[in-house]
Amino acid sequence: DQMFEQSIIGARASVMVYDDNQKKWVPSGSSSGLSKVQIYHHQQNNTFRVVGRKLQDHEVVINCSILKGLKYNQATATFHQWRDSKFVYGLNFSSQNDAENFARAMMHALEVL
Ligand SMILES: CC(=O)N[C@@H](Cc1ccccc1Cl)C(=O)N1CCC[C@]12C=C[C@@H]1CC[C@@H](C(=O)N3CC[C@@H]4C=C[C@H]5[C@H](C)C[C@@H](C(=O)O)N5C(=O)[C@H]43)N1C2=O
Repeated sequence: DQMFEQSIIGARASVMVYDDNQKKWVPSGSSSGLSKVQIYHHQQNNTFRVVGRKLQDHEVVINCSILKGLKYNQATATFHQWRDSKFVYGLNFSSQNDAENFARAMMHALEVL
């Protein structure tokens, strides 16, 4: 229910997942390209999730919960990554500023969970 979910950050990044077989990062979704990546806060049950939609056609390329204890790794100034039970996600931000803003919102979520 969108009504109770507030976006706490929006950033531009290319959303990638790590292909463990090929040992390389591949674009999440049907093609590479920039997405708008947001962190939504569901206020009622105090949950957070990362949702990314391609700028071009709004394809949802990431929709994953942020669980307490998630380790958010800022591998470089513009490439951040984390794991869940199924995937390793990578965000290749279009600017350092977007990366910093997103990381700040992610760390906030992890503090209040
Ligand atoms: C314990 C653990 O899970 N550890 C994870 C990382 C982690 C730590 C703690 C919490 C969670 C996670 Cl997830 C790990 O180490 N993992 C997760 C899977 C892959 C990797 C394993 C090995 C390689 C080695 C090198 C590095 C890598 O992938 N890096 C480096 C930055 C660099 C930046 C950009 C991207 C670019 C978009 C394309 C490509 C390019 O530059 O060509 N590329 C990269 O090469 C990118 N690795 C990893 O991150």
